[in-house]
Amino acid sequence: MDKTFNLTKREDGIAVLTMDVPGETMNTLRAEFGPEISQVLAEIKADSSIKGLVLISGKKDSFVAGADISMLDACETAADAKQLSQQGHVVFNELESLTIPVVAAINGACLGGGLELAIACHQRVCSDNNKTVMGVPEVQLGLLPGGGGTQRLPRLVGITTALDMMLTGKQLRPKQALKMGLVDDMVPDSILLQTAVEMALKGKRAPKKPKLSLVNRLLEGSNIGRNIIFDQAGKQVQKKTQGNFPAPDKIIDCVRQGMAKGMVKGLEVEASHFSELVLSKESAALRSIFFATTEMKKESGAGDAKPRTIKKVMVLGGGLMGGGIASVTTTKAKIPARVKDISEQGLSNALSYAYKLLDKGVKRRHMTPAVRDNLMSLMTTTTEYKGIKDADIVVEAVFEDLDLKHQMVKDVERECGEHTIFASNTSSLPISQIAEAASRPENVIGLHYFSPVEKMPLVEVIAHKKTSAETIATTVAFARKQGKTPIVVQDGAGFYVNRILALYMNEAAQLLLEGKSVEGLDKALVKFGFPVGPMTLLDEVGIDVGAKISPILERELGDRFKAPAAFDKLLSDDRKGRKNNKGFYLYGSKAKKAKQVDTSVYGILGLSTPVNNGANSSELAEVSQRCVVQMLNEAVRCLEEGIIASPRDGDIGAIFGIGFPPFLGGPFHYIDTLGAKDLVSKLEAYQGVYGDRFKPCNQLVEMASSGAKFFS
Ligand SMILES: C[C@H](O)CC(=O)SCCNC(=O)CCNC(=O)[C@H](O)C(C)(C)COP(=O)(O)OP(=O)(O)OC[C@H]1O[C@@H](n2cnc3c(N)ncnc32)[C@H](O)[C@@H]1OP(=O)(O)O
Repeated sequence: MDKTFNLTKREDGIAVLTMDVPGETMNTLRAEFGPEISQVLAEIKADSSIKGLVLISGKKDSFVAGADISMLDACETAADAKQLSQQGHVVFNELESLTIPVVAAINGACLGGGLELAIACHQRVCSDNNKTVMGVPEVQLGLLPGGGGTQRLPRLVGITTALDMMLTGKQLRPKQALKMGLVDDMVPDSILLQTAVEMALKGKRAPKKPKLSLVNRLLEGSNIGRNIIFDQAGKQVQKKTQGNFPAPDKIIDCVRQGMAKGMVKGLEVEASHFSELVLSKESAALRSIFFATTEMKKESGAGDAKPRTIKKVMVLGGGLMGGGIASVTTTKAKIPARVKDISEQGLSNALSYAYKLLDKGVKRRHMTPAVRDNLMSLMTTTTEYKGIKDADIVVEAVFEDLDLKHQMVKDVERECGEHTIFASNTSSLPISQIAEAASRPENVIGLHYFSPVEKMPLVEVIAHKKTSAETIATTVAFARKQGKTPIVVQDGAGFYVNRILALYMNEAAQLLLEGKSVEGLDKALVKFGFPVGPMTLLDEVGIDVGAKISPILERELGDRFKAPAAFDKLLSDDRKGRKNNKGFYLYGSKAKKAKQVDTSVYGILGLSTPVNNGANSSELAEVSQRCVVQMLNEAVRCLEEGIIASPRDGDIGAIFGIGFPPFLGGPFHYIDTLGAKDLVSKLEAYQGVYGDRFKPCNQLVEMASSGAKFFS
């Protein structure tokens, strides 16, 4: 059997230990490697001719991506998980206690257990390759660094920096890692091994003290100071997570105990907390997202169909969406994009949108001005159909006006090639209706981005009945190059994401009209786990945008989508939300504090200002429940109607498109947790009180009686 760890001895006395998990694209740490690594370490100890050790990866573009997440997923008991963590501790302690110098040579992803392995070495050098990233992303899986990371990281980079890394899971680039002392040197990949060998030849170095600012030196240097840091971190965590994620508090506890009682106690606490988290439902849900997204990266979206290469893109419309789409095309996918708009102003908006984003990177020193200018040169503009004959895909991002879109389909068919794809960024119009104007409907597809384009990870790729498999596969591959997670959905008003969101928002609006407060509604849904509440979201998206989509959904999908009539009054008052500084909240100079409700909104809706702002916890739960069950019911209806292909796609769409609480795993995982039977009884109870908009869909009713689940 091929080995994972291969030891070679050089003439200069340095041994090179290369980790290369056979048959895998990436190195991960598994329990089964334990005996092999222990044997290698014993061999090193027994060989007095070895003067130093360099640990390197045999994979081209990655070091070690952490512990094998499937292995963690397979743990049945907390004892299983604890044993994994403890086994890691033993091996890493053994490595750390070698008397010869041990240097990690890092190229590519060095994450989670991979970074814990690297920091158990005495020194680290990394490549300046743009694939090299270092971090402890365990928190994003509902876990904590269980391979000694909660103990070694604070001792290496300081408590404040280590907490920041562990609580956010952020990935550091080589320059940042060097600056904070996580690595000792950064060099081109071509001389990585040689540099590591030279470091080892210089002999074992005493551990360096963390690089701390004066304030942090004062705080971290005493018990009182450290307690201030831990208490502050705890408060921030509570504010951010609303108590929904158990991992951050446990991370803080590991560091607190480890710093107060020493490394041995710290590791004990770490293994214990780690094992509880591996078994937690939150981590199981978050791990399911990792597995789903990894699986989706390999899918073409259309069976065996192969994508065509996209070499040139045209974007119609230079507004916020068009500018964003052109920007991710040039900066992420590195494909030339030509933006067309009827006005020079529109074009300059698109250019400045892209420039500002790139320039932010320059200011943060993530890129040089030369790289920024190079990427900007990929974006060109035009007010006419010029220089686009060879465009492989045209993405349309103009007003939601069917006639205008029909005109564009015709223009593109006339001006571009036979194979050019026409992708519409419509958020509500059925793609089949847009394709009615096409003589090549097989090239017409929907490509629905979310705003702001550069930040929101999801796109919906919408196939109508005549869209060809090649068009779907090409569009999916294109979206992926832009750094997006695409889900392929079938044609229908609102597609998937806006459809489930609309009912949730309508319910929040109903609750407002029943007397709940704006801040109470937002608080309830944030407490439930959404990143922002529905009222804030409506202000951000635009009350006018919501009002435009609602009648389309009602006409195409039925009465349950009817928006509360009183909302027309908001539009008559020209209340569009943040975009015109007039919404549910106050903006600009009118706002005296960060988030202040514009109480005049109640009068406009014919309501009196609520006395109780919804702080009571049972009221919060009732509010969130009414909104969320609407979303869940509609998500299942979308599955039933074939709008989404699978519960997995429905979960990813809701999490990445709306921010559905990831620790619940998405609507379908959440329904499995609640049980279809309980959900149906809740819906029926609400139906009795509030009417048929709560009627449970057929599939849910069937699942309630059969006891079936979406996931096994
Ligand atoms: C004890 C410890 O503290 C606990 C831990 O370490 S928990 C794990 C912490 N690590 C992580 O969360 C990193 C997870 N991985 C990633 O984020 C990304 O895979 C990456 C940034 C490393 C690379 O991304 P990308 O280049 O797009 O490659 P991607 O398609 O995701 O992965 C390539 C392959 O590696 C696998 N992989 C990557 N990291 C993995 C991990 N930690 N466990 C299991 N498999 C992993 C993927 O499943 C995929 O397998 P496949 O080729 O058989 O489908």
